[in-house]
Amino acid sequence: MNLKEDDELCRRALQSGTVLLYHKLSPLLQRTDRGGYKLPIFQVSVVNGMLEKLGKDAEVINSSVLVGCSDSLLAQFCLEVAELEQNAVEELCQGVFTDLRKAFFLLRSSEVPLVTRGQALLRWHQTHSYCSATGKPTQRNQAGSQRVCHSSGITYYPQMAPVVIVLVSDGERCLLARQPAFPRGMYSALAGFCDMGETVLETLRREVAEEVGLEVESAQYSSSQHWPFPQSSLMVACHATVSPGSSQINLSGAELEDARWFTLQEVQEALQRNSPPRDIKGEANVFWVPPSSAIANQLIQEWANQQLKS
Ligand SMILES: NC(=O)C1=CN([C@@H]2O[C@H](COP(=O)(O)OP(=O)(O)OC[C@H]3O[C@@H](n4cnc5c(N)ncnc54)[C@H](OP(=O)(O)O)[C@@H]3O)[C@@H](O)[C@H]2O)C=CC1
Ligand SMILES: [Mg+2]
Repeated sequence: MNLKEDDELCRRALQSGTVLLYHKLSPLLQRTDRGGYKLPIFQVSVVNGMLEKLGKDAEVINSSVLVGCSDSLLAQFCLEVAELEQNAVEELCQGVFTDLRKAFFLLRSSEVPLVTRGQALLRWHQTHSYCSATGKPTQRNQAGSQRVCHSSGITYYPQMAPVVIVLVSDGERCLLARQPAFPRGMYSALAGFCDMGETVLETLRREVAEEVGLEVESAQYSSSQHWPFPQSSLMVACHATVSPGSSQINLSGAELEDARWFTLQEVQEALQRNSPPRDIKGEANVFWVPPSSAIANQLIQEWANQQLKS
């Protein structure tokens, strides 16, 4: 994309582009007429108008970071407005800055990739404003696709950590687990970061062995997803099988609180619960799975569909 290489072109594209707003990395959401939430995408002129009303320098808009391009080929940017008064921006833009984890559950799946990508880029800029070799400030290009230390000559690019997420099956059931920090009742597929130098398959085998003490017989790639929590990961999603005769779970380490085999029927019921029933404390009191925007959900759907076919 030329906009990444050509600062002047990028500045011009910004003038006719669109912007997502974040306050301390929380994206601005708006209520819809139907009581749901949507991700508002503002024309730059609207953001400029808002800055003017708040008495801010129009230059602020130039700190926007390029996120991508819309279907109609309009450049899309994200802007951190932590320096502006949160309530004033919310009022002028008729929205609410919402923690990204919450936004993830509230927005439509189609809006999630854009909002997570924007946050990941803004977070990367916040944590890479100094060169790790010289300690001197780094300078960004107009698109925000890189930062350079002019003292050491090092160019920094946004990074993602590769993670393998794997749905293990014994042919009849699938294995789901929960970490203590998960919302009550939620179980997900096993996941783990790739160690330096590992292949995806090596990570997959090691994580399954480490977390639940099982030996993987076969594995197959499914799909991938950018995941912003806690920092940017590239989730590589796979299916794996273990031999039905060696499916005894052996939980090890402190990471997982529980891991269980679930039947097709249990999984189908969980997939149908868009929002799980809650007790008087507002906590889910049944088994449920991550929402459709999480790749874990997709793996579970694929497994259920496969079981129904066979
Ligand atoms: N999209 C989805 O559907 C799902 C996404 N996930 C995501 O997958 C990711 C990995 O899953 P998780 O089970 O936590 O991972 P792991 O099983 O690898 O265990 C987490 C531990 O890995 C270490 N760690 C943290 N960051 C990194 C890193 N960048 N590189 C290497 N090691 C690291 C930390 O341990 P220490 O500090 O002791 O070294 C951390 O406690 C998480 O970000 C999670 O949010 C998980 C499930 C579903
Ligand atoms: Mg793990």
